[in-house]
Amino acid sequence: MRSPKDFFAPLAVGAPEPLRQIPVPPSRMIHFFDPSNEKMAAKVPDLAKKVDVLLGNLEDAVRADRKEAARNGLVAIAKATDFGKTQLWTRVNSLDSPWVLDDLITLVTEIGDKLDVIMVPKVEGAQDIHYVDRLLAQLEARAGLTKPLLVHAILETASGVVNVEEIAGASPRMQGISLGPADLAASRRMKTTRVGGGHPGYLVRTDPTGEDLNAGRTTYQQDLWHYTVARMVDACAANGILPYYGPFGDIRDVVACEDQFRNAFLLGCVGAWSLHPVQIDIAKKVFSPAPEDVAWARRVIAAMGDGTGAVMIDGKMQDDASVKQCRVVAELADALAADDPELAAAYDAATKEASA
Ligand SMILES: CC(=O)SCCNC(=O)CCNC(=O)[C@H](O)C(C)(C)COP(=O)(O)OP(=O)(O)OC[C@H]1O[C@@H](n2cnc3c(N)ncnc32)[C@H](O)[C@@H]1OP(=O)(O)O
Ligand SMILES: CC(=O)C(=O)O
Ligand SMILES: [Mg+2]
Repeated sequence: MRSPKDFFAPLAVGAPEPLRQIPVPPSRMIHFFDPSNEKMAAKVPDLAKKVDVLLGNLEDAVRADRKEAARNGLVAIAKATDFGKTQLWTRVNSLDSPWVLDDLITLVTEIGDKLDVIMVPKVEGAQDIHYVDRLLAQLEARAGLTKPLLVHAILETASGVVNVEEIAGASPRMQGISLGPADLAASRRMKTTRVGGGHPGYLVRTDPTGEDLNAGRTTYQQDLWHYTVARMVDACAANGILPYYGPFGDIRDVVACEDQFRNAFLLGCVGAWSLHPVQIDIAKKVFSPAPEDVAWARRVIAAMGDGTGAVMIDGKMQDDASVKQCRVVAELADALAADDPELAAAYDAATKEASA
């Protein structure tokens, strides 16, 4: 481990200074595309206008014989596209694969100035982040980059979950962590066969009401991911980085996708992955605070003055702790509204209505 005094020192001569604060532009949806898929690649310029993050995926879901095409495709797309304020991320192949070294060397050298974040899959512990950290510093120095690349880890191994706190704090490059429910389920030897979401067999049942053990007993499906998401959120918040829910694989089930995303939003996540265009608007809706919540938050903040003491609003006690929660919601809303006139108008209309 580096000493705290060295933590923000560049790891290679000539590499850019690490950032002291992780930037927090909107990242409600990380939209995945396969850069070797011509149909998806053709949609990138239009998608760039409607998503917060575009991610060129090189890892799972890209066939082994398309890995090079995906890497080269991403280079070509990055060079040819004006992404505006939309961030460009990539997911490189896993550290035990034969492709990751060429992924990192090629991408940092060719398009390091266009990439914001490098997502690293199957992270098991701080050692994986340290490896990538040093390599990126060497490549940044060689490419003459002036802005450091940030690193995002996928939480998708049992070891990764055990070590999530040290992963979150392993480097000043750490931007965030996403839940990877599919690989995590396999790593834990869970008996599911899905990509994220719930399972009807994972439930609790009300007590029996008589002799018949089957009669009148309601069951409630439980959330398979609650423990891991909550742990990830704490690890991220404690280290000043951002937590995300990952993929929801049942593309057709837009209803349950919205539920899964909302659970993550309420627990503290800032965004989720969109695997298909139909999931983009779901993530945008869920990870933008609802206008009525923003109106309420603004009302509490106004009523609380300097933020100390206690007041009653509509029968509910407000004090220093509730105004802090309201600030989280109101500040997120302001940040999103700054670049979205439609959202700004919806927030202002709800605020006006609530104070009328
Ligand atoms: C566990 C994990 O690692 S999750 C992360 C890895 N997985 C991924 O990245 C998957 C990304 N998504 C996909 O590969 C695809 O969306 C699939 C395979 C799920 C479905 O693809 P399709 O069967 O083509 O879906 P569908 O027919 O509904 O697509 C409609 C259109 O949207 C396009 N499209 C589908 N997904 C995407 C996408 N992610 N980005 C851009 N365009 C897309 C299709 O090419 C198609 O285009 P067309 O109208 O010009 O023909
Ligand atoms: C997100 C991912 O890679 C997984 O669920 O395995
Ligand atoms: Mg995975």
